[in-house]
Amino acid sequence: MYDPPPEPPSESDCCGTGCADCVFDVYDRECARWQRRRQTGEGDRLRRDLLSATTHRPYRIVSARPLGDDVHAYTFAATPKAVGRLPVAYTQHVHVRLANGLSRPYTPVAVGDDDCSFDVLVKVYPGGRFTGRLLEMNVDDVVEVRGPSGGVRHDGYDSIVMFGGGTGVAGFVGLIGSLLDDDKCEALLRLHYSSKTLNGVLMRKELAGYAAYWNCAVHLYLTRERDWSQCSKSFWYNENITEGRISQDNMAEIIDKQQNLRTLWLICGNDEFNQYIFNSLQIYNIKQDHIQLLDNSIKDLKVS
Ligand SMILES: Cc1cc2nc3c(=O)[nH]c(=O)nc-3n(C[C@H](O)[C@H](O)[C@H](O)COP(=O)(O)OP(=O)(O)OC[C@H]3O[C@@H](n4cnc5c(N)ncnc54)[C@H](O)[C@@H]3O)c2cc1C
Repeated sequence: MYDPPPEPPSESDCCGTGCADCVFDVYDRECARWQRRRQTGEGDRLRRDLLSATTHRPYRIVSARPLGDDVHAYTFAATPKAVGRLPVAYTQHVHVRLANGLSRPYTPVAVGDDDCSFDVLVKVYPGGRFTGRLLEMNVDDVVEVRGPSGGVRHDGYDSIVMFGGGTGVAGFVGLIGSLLDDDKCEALLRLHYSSKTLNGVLMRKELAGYAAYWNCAVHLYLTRERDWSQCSKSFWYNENITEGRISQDNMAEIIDKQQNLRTLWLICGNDEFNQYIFNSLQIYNIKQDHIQLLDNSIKDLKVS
């Protein structure tokens, strides 16, 4: 049985603001892929994807819990309950749309195969139009989701160095977990994670577990921590902690350690963080081909 052709988006699926990855471009791309699958016979498998790149599907809020520093963890599951798969690779994002039509991209940190659910970490901004409304919603309320989009290719590298700022770490948590689960992956994984405070470090336990692996290291940079007494306990967590932001000296040291390794440099934070890390990598002549922003917006960065 053939997998069905991509569903065409409706006019209202397009927000009309000229997105880099407009839903109509996604539709054209998915149609081309579907044609290719049919021609090569790959389409013979029945794929029950519970997400569509072009059409929004209903998802229920299964749980919502605060994590500190204005960040909340949400679990969404396909509704009505369905059997299928969520074709989301880590580092990809999904578009979540509310009843008022407002839509925003979020990066799943975990995907549950059994109940067809996924988790996202959402930072709530003061005056945030989407996050303010999401915060008012309750368990069992329904949103609409389409995707996945974006994502990075990381095969063929000896080492992956990741720079995450705030909730930007979300895309890296799932990626590191999936690479450590993969017996064939021997790449060195280095996460440099900038957070205001130690309490604001997201998924700290998961990251501590990852840092116990021979090929993974986690380095925290705390930009506004006042209570350093609790940091003394950090040895339980296999973390290195530095006070302040990622400095140029830090960057020089990080880059120096990667010499002779084929390294992929991944960045995910706010615009200022992304530009700062990107500039620093450029100073050391890292080729742009080996630098990727998780939201694929590298073309928007200023090249110095
Ligand atoms: C590919 C991609 C993946 C993303 N994944 C995640 C994720 O996993 N978790 C997550 O929390 N967010 C993620 N975001 C950001 C998210 O899509 C929204 O932009 C964010 O939740 C704010 O939406 P809002 O409507 O509440 O704020 P808006 O109403 O759009 O903005 C209100 C104010 O909030 C501040 N603000 C908004 N967004 C940011 C930002 N990113 N950095 C700094 N200040 C900001 C600004 O001051 C702004 O004026 C992602 C964005 C992209 C492009």
